[in-house]
Amino acid sequence: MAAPPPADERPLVMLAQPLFPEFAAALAGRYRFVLLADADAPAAAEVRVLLVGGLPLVTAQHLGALPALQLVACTSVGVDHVDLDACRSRGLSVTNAGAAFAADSADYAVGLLVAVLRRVAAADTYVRSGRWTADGDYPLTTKVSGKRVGIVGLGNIGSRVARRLAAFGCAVSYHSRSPKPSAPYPFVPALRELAAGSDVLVLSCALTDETKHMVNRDVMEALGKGGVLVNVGRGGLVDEPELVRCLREGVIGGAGLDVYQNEPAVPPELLAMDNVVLSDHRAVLTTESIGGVLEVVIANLDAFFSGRPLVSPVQL
Ligand SMILES: O=CC(=O)O
Repeated sequence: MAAPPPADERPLVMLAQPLFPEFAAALAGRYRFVLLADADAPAAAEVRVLLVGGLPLVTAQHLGALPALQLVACTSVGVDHVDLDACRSRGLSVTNAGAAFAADSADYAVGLLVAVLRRVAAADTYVRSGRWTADGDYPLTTKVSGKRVGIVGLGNIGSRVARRLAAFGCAVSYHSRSPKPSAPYPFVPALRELAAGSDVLVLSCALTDETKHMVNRDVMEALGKGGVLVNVGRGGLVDEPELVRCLREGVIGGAGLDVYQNEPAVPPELLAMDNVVLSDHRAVLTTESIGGVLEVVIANLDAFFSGRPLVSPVQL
């Protein structure tokens, strides 16, 4: 008689949505997966880990359907797509991508800043459309080196933005929930005050109830008419209709935006503005950073299943 197949001892992990194929292939040898949408009652009753790849909404209702759940492991840095109140009240642990995306996101923030101040994208369009030959040089733009840059959120990403811009000779100061004792930059307790003393405001903080729409008209008026807003955090940090109005009215001078309130929708008025540089929520994404996130996810899952401390827990 043939021996029964060996029991599959790989731990069960529920997926909030399908993973990138590279991710799924790398994890398949270690874990069994079940998709949240396809889970039958026994799987939902058994599962202790929900792996959230990308940024799908994870609601209290999703979490409520998983009675044995202990860990929500996210592949992103920001975890505003997960109902954290529900996690807190259930006593669930939440992990994120840690610092795996930080260098790429910081590089990109600096890229947006340079692109807006020096009109890199607009000059590119100018040359491609033949206007250099027809109309002469693109108008002068403003210098990057030496600008006063206010960073909102001096975490893994913001601190790297600060270091990069300090090397450009920029005067960096920052605003965050509390001063960072080891940071060599001035802390500014009020966002409006930071904006008033900055030529460029870079948003690299988490979206929470406290930070939602923190950049409102008042803050943009303080940033002023030559001022530039760079956002690699979340669209919800900014009052987006007000941002569009401020750009249209010249209340601020430009914006570099990687994130939006209702992605993938981008306010149509922005598309026609040459003082605005737009991208599709890709600051964090490089071939290398995806590999780094995979390592963090594996480290968190391994730690969880072997009872060791999690590698990148989010403070709830
Ligand atoms: O925006 C991307 C992330 O939070 O990882």
